Amino acid sequence: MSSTLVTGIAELTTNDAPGRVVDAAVVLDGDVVAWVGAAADAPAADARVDVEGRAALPGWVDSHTHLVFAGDRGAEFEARMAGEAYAAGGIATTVAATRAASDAELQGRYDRLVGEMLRGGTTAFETKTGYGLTVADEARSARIARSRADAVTFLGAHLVPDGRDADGYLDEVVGPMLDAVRPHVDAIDVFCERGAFDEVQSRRVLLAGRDAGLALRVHGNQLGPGPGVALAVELGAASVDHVGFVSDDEIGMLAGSWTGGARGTVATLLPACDLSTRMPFAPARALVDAGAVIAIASNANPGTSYTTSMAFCVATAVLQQRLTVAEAVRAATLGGAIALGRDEPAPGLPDLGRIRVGARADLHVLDAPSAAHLAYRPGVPLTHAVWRAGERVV
Ligand SMILES: N=CN[C@@H](CCC(=O)O)C(=O)O
Ligand SMILES: [Zn+2]
Repeated sequence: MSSTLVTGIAELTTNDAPGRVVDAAVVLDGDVVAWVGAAADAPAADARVDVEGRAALPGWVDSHTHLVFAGDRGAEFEARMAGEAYAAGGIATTVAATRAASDAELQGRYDRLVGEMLRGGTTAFETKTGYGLTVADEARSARIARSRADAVTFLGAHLVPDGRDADGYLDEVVGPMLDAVRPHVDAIDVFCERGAFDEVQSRRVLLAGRDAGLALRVHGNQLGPGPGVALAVELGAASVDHVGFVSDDEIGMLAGSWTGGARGTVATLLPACDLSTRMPFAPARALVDAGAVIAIASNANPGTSYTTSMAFCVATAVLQQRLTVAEAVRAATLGGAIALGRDEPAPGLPDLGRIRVGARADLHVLDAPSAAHLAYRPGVPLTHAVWRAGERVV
């Protein structure tokens, strides 16, 4: 295993103490970080890369995406921008295209999106099934998802497929479908929303996942107020995502889930989705001020958020949702790692989301002197160099 000294870092965001180091250097050794500190104190390494006064931060950890799909919904998007409301039913369009696609087409499209993410500094990501909705199609999506993702989530409960009744379909989701995807997935998710699954149905899905040893996630409170947040907190879900329509009580529940040293429920903000569906932004400032743990993710999918750009999500969270740059960057890196349960090392798995000794060597260098440029120069591609697990990929 060879080591690389990355030096000339004007500003390093570590998400560890100290949070920000100026004139910094990092040593990457094999797939982990071996040293972090002031450039003047840096040890020797096999190779040296001088980034000449640029800022560096952990690679983005995108904890919510839907990347295994075929088809295009540009026409639906255009109609929405002309005044149509977003409805969960649009998912069926992607389900039909996904079922009709060959394995090679699905894998190829997925690989292209993963390449796009890497080029934008995303070094770790979760992705979900949910565009297959038969036993065979969900198992295929889960298998393809596993080929690239750090975490895979089973979302058989995305929508009741055309021609099925909800409870009969859920019998399949919590039975043979769950059995078929189980070797490939880490978590289970449910779209708990009017037009998708109600509280009773969502609870059934989540309890079945818990019995199968999976982490729990919920798509909740996206299109209106609903039971998603309360259910996620009650069942100890790792995250509840969207959280656009939440009351002060629900914000309190999310914050309270972390008290007393408990591992609570991350509130995942999806700013690009809020924009693309013309929904109100999730109350990021109120969540942070209340003490909730937040993540920022892309929700990359063909219906509500067809972007893989975490930089765009961070800029939006700062400019529109009133997070500070430091809060938004932390939420898009360490926040995502917490949502995925990867913020601490596990046997054979280095932690993600921090630049600290032992963490996975995922480093994102910006073509800018500080991370503030992510919001100060919105829309400008600022990724200069990326290492993922110690390998330079950009
Ligand atoms: N809300 C549910 N699922 C996706 C949208 C899927 C789609 O419209 O294709 C989301 O997170 O926004
Ligand atoms: Zn989603």
